Amino acid sequence: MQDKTHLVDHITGHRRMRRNRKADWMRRLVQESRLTVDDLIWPIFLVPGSGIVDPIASMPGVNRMSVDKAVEAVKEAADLGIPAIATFPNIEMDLRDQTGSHILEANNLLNQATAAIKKAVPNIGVITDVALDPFTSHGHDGILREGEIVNDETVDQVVRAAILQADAGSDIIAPSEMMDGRIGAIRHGLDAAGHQSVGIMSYATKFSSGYYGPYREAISTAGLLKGDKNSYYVNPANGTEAVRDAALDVEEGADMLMVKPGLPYLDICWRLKEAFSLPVFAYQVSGEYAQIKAAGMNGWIDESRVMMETLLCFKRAGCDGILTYFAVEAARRLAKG
Ligand SMILES: NCc1[nH]cc(CCC(=O)O)c1CC(=O)O
Repeated sequence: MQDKTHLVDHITGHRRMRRNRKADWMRRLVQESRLTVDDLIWPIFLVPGSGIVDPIASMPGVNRMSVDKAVEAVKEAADLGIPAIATFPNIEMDLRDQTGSHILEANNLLNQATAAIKKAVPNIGVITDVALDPFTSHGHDGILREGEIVNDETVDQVVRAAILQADAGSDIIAPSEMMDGRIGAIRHGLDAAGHQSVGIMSYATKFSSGYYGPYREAISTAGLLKGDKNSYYVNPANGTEAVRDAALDVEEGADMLMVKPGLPYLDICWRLKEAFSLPVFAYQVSGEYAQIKAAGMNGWIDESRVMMETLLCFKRAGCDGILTYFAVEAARRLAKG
């Protein structure tokens, strides 16, 4: 029996939060969120050629891979239990033009990779983006006419690209170009082409962010892009607008929603999860990855610990999964237990 009364007893009374934290078994028992390998989607970068594994300077540990190497890497990811990948191509400069017309080439790098991956690793999901930025000479996600990204013409092209990607074997179309009406138009186009079972993961709320820098190096659009994407991406200041944008995508037939970037936008993840009965994903983007890597490489943070913490925090914020360049590393760490 304690005979001495501490000042703090008047405040805590019988309420002691630390009772539930006192031992590892107890902490495991009351843990609310968990990260598993089933939560991970791995984005990869593709280049033409064969035998190529080309490191991306601003994303240490991430490479651009030719299709043959990508197939090997994806096999490993599938063996680790990662459910899905997302592909982004670095298209040769002389194939890029004002309208991104090469996205309509049935056998382009992206579609080649999809077909090869689905053939070699049929049990992993392939998610493909239909934004035009890897294919345009100006690095914008849509068709540029007289200084403006034209909405409806871009949507027409995106729908045709989506059908070709589905033809190549893509399981989920993920449109990231934020044009109005794209989800409904893609759904319509896919269905008319007999692709009823191909899903749509909407980049429902994609913010106009500085965190995309290393990605633009990875697909070589950094040097091409003039101006910003503020006329089609969401202003980072706006949460209510983001929810409204997602609501339209839900109405138009999105199967899943995505928030991008991730960590600075956890409030949006939470709001979407509360507002809609759809799976919500976060994209931990290239700049977030680069920050963690850079600090880790300098010995300023424990990189692996911060990686796992950030991924768990997405789960706590209501996400059903995370697109992350850490997917393979995280899956390995989860497998170790
Ligand atoms: N459609 C554009 C696109 N597709 C993927 C990313 C970013 C991914 C990342 O940073 O990891 C972006 C953003 C942009 O360049 O504006």
